[in-house]
Amino acid sequence: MERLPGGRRPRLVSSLGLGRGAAGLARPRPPRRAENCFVPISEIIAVEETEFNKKQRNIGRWQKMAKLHAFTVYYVKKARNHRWRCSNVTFWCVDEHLCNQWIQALKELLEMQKSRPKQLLVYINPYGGKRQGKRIYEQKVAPLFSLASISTDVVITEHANHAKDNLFEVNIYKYDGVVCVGGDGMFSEVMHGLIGRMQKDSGIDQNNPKASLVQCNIRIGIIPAGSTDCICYSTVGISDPVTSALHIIVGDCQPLDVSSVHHNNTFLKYSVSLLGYGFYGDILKDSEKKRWMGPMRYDYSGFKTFLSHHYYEGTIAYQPAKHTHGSPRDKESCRTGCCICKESEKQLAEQQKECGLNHEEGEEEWKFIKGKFLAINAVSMSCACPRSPKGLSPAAHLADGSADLILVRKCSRFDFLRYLLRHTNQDDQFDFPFVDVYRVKSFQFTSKLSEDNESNVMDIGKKRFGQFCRDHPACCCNIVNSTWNCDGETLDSSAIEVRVHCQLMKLFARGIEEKCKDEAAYSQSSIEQLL
Ligand SMILES: Nc1ncnc2c1ncn2[C@@H]1O[C@H](COP(=O)(O)OP(=O)(O)OP(=O)(O)O)[C@@H](O)[C@H]1O
Ligand SMILES: CCCCCCCCCCCCC/C=C/[C@@H](O)[C@H](CO)NC(=O)CCCCC
Ligand SMILES: [Ca+2]
Repeated sequence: MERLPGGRRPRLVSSLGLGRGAAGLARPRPPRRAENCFVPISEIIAVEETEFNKKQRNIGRWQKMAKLHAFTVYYVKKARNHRWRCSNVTFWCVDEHLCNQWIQALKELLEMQKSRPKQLLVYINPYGGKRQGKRIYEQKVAPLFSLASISTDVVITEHANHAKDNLFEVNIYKYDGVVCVGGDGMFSEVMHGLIGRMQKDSGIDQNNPKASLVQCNIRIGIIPAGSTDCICYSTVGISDPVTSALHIIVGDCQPLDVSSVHHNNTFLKYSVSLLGYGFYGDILKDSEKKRWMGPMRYDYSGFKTFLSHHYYEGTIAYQPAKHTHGSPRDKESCRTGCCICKESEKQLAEQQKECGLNHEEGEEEWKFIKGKFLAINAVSMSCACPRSPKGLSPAAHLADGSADLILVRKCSRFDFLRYLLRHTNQDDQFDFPFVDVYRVKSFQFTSKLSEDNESNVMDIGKKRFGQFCRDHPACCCNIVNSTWNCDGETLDSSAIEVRVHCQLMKLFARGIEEKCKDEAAYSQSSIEQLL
């Protein structure tokens, strides 16, 4: 616990006759049982001198004795399910000097929190999700940033790629972070802008699939206002704008793996959540035509895609992630302070010390799988979201330098439904004979169609006319390719080369906190006292 004026411990404040309550609402209270609540300085949002309005207040005997002085401490209150709220406590006393000393001391302690942002660049997508981005920012987030004395430059985007292009033009180095208000697509734009800008400024060619990319130390904050908000949910544990704003204010930092996607030595995209071919690619392609439906479009297209039951043939080559101890079948999930991610961080630091920036990935063992797949999903994180609270791969790690490659082979509609349903309950979604999962550091995919057509390109036009296999009209095998869903955006190429870059970027988050710790320790509503 930090020491405060006169070497006093913070809890002594209450013996000065300090009262508690929302600013302006303090009431005399009957003596209470001794109550304590520990709030680390790192979770104090702001400290402000409080004006006493005697007319509004009835603070009993204190009022008669002397003029009162007060200050209010705003702090993070942890509620259920990883939700954070801004709470406050007002302290008053008769000694003006002592009161000022407290304010001064607390402000100095806050100044010492060096990881907190002071200046942020904010991009708002007014059309993401339910089109509430601007309102959410103005009503829920901006007042908190202002309370925490964070200054902001706000850009309301006018078209797709506005934020990304802007990040190549502005002086990003004057900001402590970039905030995106929107969904996964908006986050993806900001991430591409920041990572792309870092590579450009460092002379790294993004088209080289083997290049060692420069880490981006400017953190990104996500204020969720999209349709899936999977990146926010998987890194914070909830999709809630106030919670995310508070993680930004306290200066949390969560490193994140980023996968680069290439085709024929051409850079296509980065991905942090899902790279999905087949089922999720087809959902996305169909849902793009239904954007006007808002988040509901995914349910509509999901149902349609499920009924169509298309499978696709192709070959996957992958390099197993041997550097990490974890496995996709682990029962333990990645949580705040995860040891597996810390181990990868250490390895990364050693690698950078040894090889510097010129390090290129070595050729290691490749494994090959050929088959007919309903879905090929590669996830760099769990992909937990409100639709699936444990995600596509519950044991995937945020920052271990690997992705989980999930192969769902051709099976009956009924079995596929059983597989999908397991994303919504506690049963193991990998415990099916038609599902395989591997932890990988890189992989490549080539569809059978492109393999065949490489020998005879002229066939493409002919084959595209038939949607289904002409030999077996009822079999659901597809002679056209699916598309890749890359964090909610379609890729132009079906043949891709993917590589995971360990901890390439950082978020204003801390990963998902263990439930037992925060819920037991912080949500005792009767223990409301600070200091
Ligand atoms: N002003 C704008 N007009 C049109 N499109 C925009 C604008 N600003 C951003 N975009 C684009 O909108 C796309 C979708 O936005 P966003 O991710 O915020 O919402 P969403 O698709 O509903 O949510 P999710 O990605 O979580 O499913 C992004 O890819 C982004 O490039
Ligand atoms: C019969 C009931 C079955 C229920 C099954 C539920 C399974 C849900 C799993 C959801 C996985 C989401 C993965 C995240 C992908 C995001 O990068 C992407 C961009 O926001 N969203 C989608 O592609 C949107 C994907 C939408 C999928 C519905
Ligand atoms: Ca990972």
